[in-house]
Amino acid sequence: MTDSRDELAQLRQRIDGIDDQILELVSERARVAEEVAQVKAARGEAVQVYRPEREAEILRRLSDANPGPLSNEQVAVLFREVMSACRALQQPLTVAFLGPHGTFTEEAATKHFGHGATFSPQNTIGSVFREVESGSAHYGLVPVENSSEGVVSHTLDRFLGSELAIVGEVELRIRHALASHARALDEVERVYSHQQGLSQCRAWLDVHLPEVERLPVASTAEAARLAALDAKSAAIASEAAAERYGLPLLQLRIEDHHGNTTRFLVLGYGAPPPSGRDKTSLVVSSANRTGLLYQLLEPLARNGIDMTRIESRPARQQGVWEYVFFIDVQGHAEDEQLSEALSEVRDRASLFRILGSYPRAI
Ligand SMILES: O=C(O)C(=O)C[C@]1(C(=O)O)C=C[C@@H](O)C=C1
Repeated sequence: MTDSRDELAQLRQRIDGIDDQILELVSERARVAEEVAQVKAARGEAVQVYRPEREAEILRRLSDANPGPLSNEQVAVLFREVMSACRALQQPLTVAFLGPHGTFTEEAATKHFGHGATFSPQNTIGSVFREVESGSAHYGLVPVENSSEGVVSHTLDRFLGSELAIVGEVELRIRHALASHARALDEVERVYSHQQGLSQCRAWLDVHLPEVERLPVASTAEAARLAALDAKSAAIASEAAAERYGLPLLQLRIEDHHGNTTRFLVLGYGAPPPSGRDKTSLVVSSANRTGLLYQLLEPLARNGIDMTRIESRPARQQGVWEYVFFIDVQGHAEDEQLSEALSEVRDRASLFRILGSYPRAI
């Protein structure tokens, strides 16, 4: 007994010593980040505090060097917070996100920017864009696609009338919980969630709550707020949202696909330089004629460009049945091969806009 107490005391003493060293080093790192800010300011250019390509480079290097036992994800969480605090010393960033508090978009925003940023919840995707366009927020976070439910069309459509660029992407594993004051599933009479939440848990609901009314609402966080109001309601939401609204968890991990992942975009001004592992998003269109899509994509295929996504949307301001294509490709628009391919696409298109080149999600 005494032995194990001594051993514990010794181990704790070692941890204290290590913590002192970590604190010393983190403080030194923060002082260097302040020097970086002075150098940036002395160059006289508009100061870009947030450098997504540099942050991606740091996280990838550390992930390659990670000796364990912490996972690469855990190492990334720790170092994102360190960078977030260093960034905040230079300039506190405001990030608008699709709210309210407790949404998966908030989780994605915090994952990406860390707790050193200030987060500003918005009611709609449109107002996230507006906050950044008007300068009220430095950056914005919006969902763009889910691995099982597909595209968030509002987000794509909003780019057509905006000058904003994509400066980053975030991928988040979406784990849904059923949260309710009900003590058992058979007490639940209605389930609230965002339409995407209901769809992502459709098979689970069919089996476990087949008779229960499914009510789509504006967000999973709003679902949690509503479900907290009476014990016969439940919400499909994140554990964080359930906790925020004081809702007990009835069942965890009810999403039909366990790899369920949503991709979010970071909106802003500016164009991050290449980070080494980038993605480029563009929107293109052409006069409505035979072979249109082939004509537009052929230069990409010929130059060996890897296309990761294509989405067609009605052009709206053009002819009634004309379409625009949102395309993601691997690489940075400044890479030689991609730059060549894109200029050929540009020559063939009536509408061509690079929405952004940015580091691939980590
Ligand atoms: O390298 C820079 O430009 C910095 O400002 C330093 C730092 C960091 O803490 O490492 C902080 C913010 C940037 O987004 C990138 C990196």
